Amino acid sequence: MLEIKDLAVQYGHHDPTIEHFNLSMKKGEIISVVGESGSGKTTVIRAVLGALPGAGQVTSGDILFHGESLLKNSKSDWRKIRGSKMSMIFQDCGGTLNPIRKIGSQYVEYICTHEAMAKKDAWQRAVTMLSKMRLPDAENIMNSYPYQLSGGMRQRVGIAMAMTFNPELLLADEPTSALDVTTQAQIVRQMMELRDDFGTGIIIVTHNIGVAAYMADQLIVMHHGKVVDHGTREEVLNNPTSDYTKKLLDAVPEMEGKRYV
Ligand SMILES: Nc1ncnc2c1ncn2[C@@H]1O[C@H](COP(=O)(O)OP(=O)(O)OP(=O)(O)O)[C@@H](O)[C@H]1O
Repeated sequence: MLEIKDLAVQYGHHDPTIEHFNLSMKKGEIISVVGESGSGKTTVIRAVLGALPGAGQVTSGDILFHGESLLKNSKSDWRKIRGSKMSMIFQDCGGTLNPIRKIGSQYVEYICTHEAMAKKDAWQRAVTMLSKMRLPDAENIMNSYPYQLSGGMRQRVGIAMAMTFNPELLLADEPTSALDVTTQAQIVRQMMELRDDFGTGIIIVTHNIGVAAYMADQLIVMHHGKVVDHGTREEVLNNPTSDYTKKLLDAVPEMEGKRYV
């Protein structure tokens, strides 16, 4: 479904932020990209979504979605793809919602910009999606302002919005980092259910090796813009090749001889 081939991205005239990045993703696969802050994780998924900030540009390589290069896309091509074929969620989805507008009006507007639909039907679709994300009393949430919800609820609203058009690919940038551990676990489980229920492929970017390893079919470890380990979860966890990955794994607690990541 998605192929990233020898990708390099550079911001302005600085040295490349990422280099020689490769990835091959099948439908419904979950790929975790893990690494410390500044290692280039966000840059990878922003490049996939054609949304590099500022002077960021792909300087070599290619990104293919169903065999077609995304790098050739016009703005109108991107409008058709974003939201419907691929969506992104962020660390604090609540932060991307307008604080002085109720969730319902923002959600309805989001749906109507993607699909010609009566507002009443869009409202109903939003309520259905919120319920699927197991948000209690979806109507009440639609009538709430973002600040009236907990961080975990806002994050579920963000995921529900991103999933509205059943995209094939969900790009998740530190989706659990702003949440307490219990809520983190719930959101992680819900994302995995999305894959099971809808066949959504997920690329999750995180500095948390535990979350990354728990979710991943494929695990990619980045350090200073380069991939230092890449394989199935078991390959990377059992036979890490780089010192950096070994250090990351050593920092994970062990109990009774078993490592809990
Ligand atoms: N808008 C930008 N303008 C210039 N350089 C940038 C920009 N965004 C990122 N960079 C550069 O790319 C590097 C990697 O950033 P990126 O956000 O991809 O890393 P990250 O691993 O996702 O880190 P974090 O977890 O802190 O977001 C940064 O250290 C910075 O040098």
